[in-house]
Amino acid sequence: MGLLEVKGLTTQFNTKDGTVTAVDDVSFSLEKGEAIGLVGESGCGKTTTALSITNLLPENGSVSNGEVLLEGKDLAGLDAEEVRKHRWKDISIAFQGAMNALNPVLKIGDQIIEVIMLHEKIDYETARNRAKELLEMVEIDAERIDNYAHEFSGGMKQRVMLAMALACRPKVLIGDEPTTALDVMVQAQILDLIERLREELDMGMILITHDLSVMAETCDKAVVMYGGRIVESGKVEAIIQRPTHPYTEKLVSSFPDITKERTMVESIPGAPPNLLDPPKGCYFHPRCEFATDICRQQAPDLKPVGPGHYAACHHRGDEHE
Ligand SMILES: Nc1ncnc2c1ncn2[C@@H]1O[C@H](COP(=O)(O)OP(=O)(O)OP(=O)(O)O)[C@@H](O)[C@H]1O
Repeated sequence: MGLLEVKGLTTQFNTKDGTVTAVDDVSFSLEKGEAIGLVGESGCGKTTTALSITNLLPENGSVSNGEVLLEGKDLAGLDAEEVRKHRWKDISIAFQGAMNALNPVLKIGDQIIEVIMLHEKIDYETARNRAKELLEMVEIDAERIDNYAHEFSGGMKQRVMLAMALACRPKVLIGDEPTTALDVMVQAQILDLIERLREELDMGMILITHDLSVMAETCDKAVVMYGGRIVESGKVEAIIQRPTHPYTEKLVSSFPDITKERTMVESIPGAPPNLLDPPKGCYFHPRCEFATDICRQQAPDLKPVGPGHYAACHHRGDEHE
């Protein structure tokens, strides 16, 4: 049994123009201590996947199908109160630019203490000591516990948010572009820190990023999404060295030096599908140089293309069947 198993997850949004299926039959499994990277261009459903797992969808969104099992327990079946208990404690999420979510009028320590005391029956002093330990863990001097957010740099605020996300020792940490708003040097430091803490705390991690070099440095497995569907999944090395789906090939080749570049230097021609009116068949076919009739008619299933490596393309992978 995996730590977190996502099975056939399908999430829809109701909009004034119709229904959008933002996550379409997504399945993956995360083991203890493992890091999975969810990658793809903007709008492919990465954030919606994370919000579905954590039951944080906005009002017009709902999970219409599938299961999210944490240690075998279905989170989708829980009521709001139970879900609140799971948040922070079992699955915690650190958002893009989350540092701006710190409350400017509360001392940072009190914000961390609040999260701890909301979930654990411990007194203020014990929680304060824990908050100090957490600050040290993210390499901030514990003496700064009574400082306010404006007294910290962007990178340090992101560390505080990380301390908060880790306050209740979650089993799974979801990072949604946790370093995107930071400059390259600070980004690297925070990624190293996340990596170290993941190992120390033996957490599972889902890292959402549009940046393949961030994923390559931090993750064991990769799940590539396009138009809400998984188009490829496997070990990170296999995805980077032997991308198989034409979309992943383009994504990988748009990062010419995976070890150095941190921005997508060459964008993929064309645009992701409009999910209000997606194309028939494979969603990538309008942008794919290999597309044939079957691609325009029929959505491909994920097929094995190597050990633990799957791709959803009509023209790839038959030799492994
Ligand atoms: N509240 C909402 N109402 C309607 N549609 C939404 C809502 N939130 C997201 N969507 C749609 O769901 C799809 C997936 O969006 P999502 O934010 O999950 O993608 P993403 O890959 O995380 O992109 P980004 O990197 O830009 O955050 C998009 O087509 C988006 O327009």
